[in-house]
Amino acid sequence: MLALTKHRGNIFAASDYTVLIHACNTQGKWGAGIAAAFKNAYPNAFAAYRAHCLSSTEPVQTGTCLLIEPCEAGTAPKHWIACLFTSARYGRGRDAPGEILENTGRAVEDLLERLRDAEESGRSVGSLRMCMINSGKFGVPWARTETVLREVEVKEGYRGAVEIWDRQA
Ligand SMILES: Nc1ncnc2c1ncn2[C@@H]1O[C@H](COP(=O)(O)OP(=O)(O)OC[C@H]2O[C@H](OP(=O)(O)O)[C@H](O)[C@@H]2O)[C@@H](O)[C@H]1O
Repeated sequence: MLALTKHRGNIFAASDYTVLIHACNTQGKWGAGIAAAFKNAYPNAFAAYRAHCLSSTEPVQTGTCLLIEPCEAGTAPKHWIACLFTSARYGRGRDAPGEILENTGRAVEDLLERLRDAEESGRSVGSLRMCMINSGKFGVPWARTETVLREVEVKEGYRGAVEIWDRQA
């Protein structure tokens, strides 16, 4: 079972190689909520996300994760950005809560596998920081997402702890 710890503050004020995790649609849009803040702070990661969503004729599958290596220029922090595809669409067309929750469990498993592979290939991977995914624009009560997260199986070589960051009230 995945261990969650609670933190309050600015999720983006993190040391290099921290993994910042958020929930995304598969349409290539970081238009609102915390995604818009990611787009502003990590333009190169946004370009990678957008290309991942739009480069194939096949839509990206929900229940998967895109893990983006630190890729910003100059003095920008070297953060990993993890995109959990928990809903295909956004706004009124977003997936139903039950579907978002199922996609969340699978997307987190995918992330943990990708992080294990990254570490095994010698990459630096810091702590895992997640915002309260699905609880804003996607409209799923946080407690339901939390239950799903705690149930994720931590396999051999997987990271077993995730920090949950709530922004300062
Ligand atoms: N600036 C900020 N700094 C820090 N924390 C912030 C923040 N803004 C919001 N939060 C908090 O971050 C959590 C998640 O809330 P969000 O509504 O963001 O995300 P979500 O996971 O429900 O939904 C994902 C879709 O929202 C987007 O919008 P579009 O689809 O583009 O329209 C995406 O693209 C996805 O598709 C909640 O605890 C918010 O309080």
